[in-house]
Amino acid sequence: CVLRQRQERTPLQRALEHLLKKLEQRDPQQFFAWPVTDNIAPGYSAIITSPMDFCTMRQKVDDNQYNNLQDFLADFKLMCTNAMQYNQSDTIYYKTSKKLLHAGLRLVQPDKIGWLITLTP
Ligand SMILES: CC(=O)c1cc(-c2ccccn2)c2ncccn12
Repeated sequence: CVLRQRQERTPLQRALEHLLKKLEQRDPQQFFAWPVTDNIAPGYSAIITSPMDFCTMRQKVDDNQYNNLQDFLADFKLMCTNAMQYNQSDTIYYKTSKKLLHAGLRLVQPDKIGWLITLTP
């Protein structure tokens, strides 16, 4: 997950970049910052078939791979549900992912996405 230098941004890319920053702030321990590896999480790649993390999401924003907010949110939900699938419910990872998911979905409630509408024509 190597970050590229910033290219020209579409309004949607700027909106997703803004949202990504706010979501990352909800993960201060950076548990979701990079792909989970099998050496920090034994057997992870055998259990989680579609891994996702914030760095990969940022790369996809930079490469304009998200055509809309829904595609971006699908990856965010995937990242959180992966953590709830692999980790036991009494772990810090499970608890953080649950809080992250709810905080993230609150950010995109209709009454809170005025910023999105102003950014995207
Ligand atoms: C997100 C996740 O499932 C995760 C992140 C980590 C993680 C991420 C950064 C540093 C240390 N641990 C982790 N470690 C063990 C088991 C699961 N995880």
